[in-house]
Amino acid sequence: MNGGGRLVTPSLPPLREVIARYGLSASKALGQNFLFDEQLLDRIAAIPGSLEGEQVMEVGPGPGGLTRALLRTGARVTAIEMDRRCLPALAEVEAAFPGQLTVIEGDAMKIAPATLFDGPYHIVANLPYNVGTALFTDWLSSEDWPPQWRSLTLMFQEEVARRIVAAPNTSAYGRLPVLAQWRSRARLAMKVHRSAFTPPPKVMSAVVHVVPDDAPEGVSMRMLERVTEAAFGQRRKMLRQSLKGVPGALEALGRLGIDPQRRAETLSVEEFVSVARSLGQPDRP
Ligand SMILES: C[S@@+](CC[C@H](N)C(=O)[O-])C[C@H]1O[C@@H](n2cnc3c(N)ncnc32)[C@H](O)[C@@H]1O
Repeated sequence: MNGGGRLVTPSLPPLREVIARYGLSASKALGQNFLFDEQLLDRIAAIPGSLEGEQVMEVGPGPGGLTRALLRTGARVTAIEMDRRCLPALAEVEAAFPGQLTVIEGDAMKIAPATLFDGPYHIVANLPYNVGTALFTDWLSSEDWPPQWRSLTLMFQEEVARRIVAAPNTSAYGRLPVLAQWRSRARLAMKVHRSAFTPPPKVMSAVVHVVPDDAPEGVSMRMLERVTEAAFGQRRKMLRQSLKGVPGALEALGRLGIDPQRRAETLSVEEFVSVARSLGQPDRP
């Protein structure tokens, strides 16, 4: 930012021109649906709050639309892109924001973010659909809590976004919302119409914003995963059936006064946490 607080935007060619110049036809296999609307991109980049001077990891910058918006906030961005066709366009962005952007060519599924940053960082991404949930699950499964990341601001298919923030007693509730909510706060920050993308995907999208919360005391992440996997693996069954294979789980329900005739989707996140706490550490990884 300059002294008056106005955003300084170095002149770069419009994104559509960049796409044409570098022949960046969208690859379905790489989940490429690009955003060109700079105002929309600025609104997404504003969701985490002020990023001035903050470190940000972006997955899949593509031609660099969201990257530009993040750089305009004054963030220092490390962007991981798998499609080498995008690298010349990203080099232009790097030159326009000297010292602010590092581009890494590679597969985000194979790069541990902790190896890229010394201190805290934010993750902001318009995720490729095919790997979005796997990356999200990975970031939420950090053994250390609070994790090194300070916030996640992520575009998903709307149906996935709604699952992440889902409440009990809804069909969207399941393992993913428990994972996203047991030690984080997750909210649906913005809906994005399919027509905003080039090419437009078949379904609507939404941005989810997640910030770490205090982790409940004495709860093993692996045990919570085991319980939710068993419970939602047979979500139509009563807990006394679905949790039969988890040693000690039925006794834990008894100790906690949770009716074993209930089904998984009626348990609150706090109740799942209590069951996992009561079971202690799993024997094996
Ligand atoms: C939905 S597009 C978003 C592009 C750009 N950020 C935008 O908002 O217009 C997803 C991007 O992720 C890239 N990508 C796909 N799989 C990836 C992976 N495993 N690691 C890193 N980037 C990946 C694609 O090449 C593409 O550029």
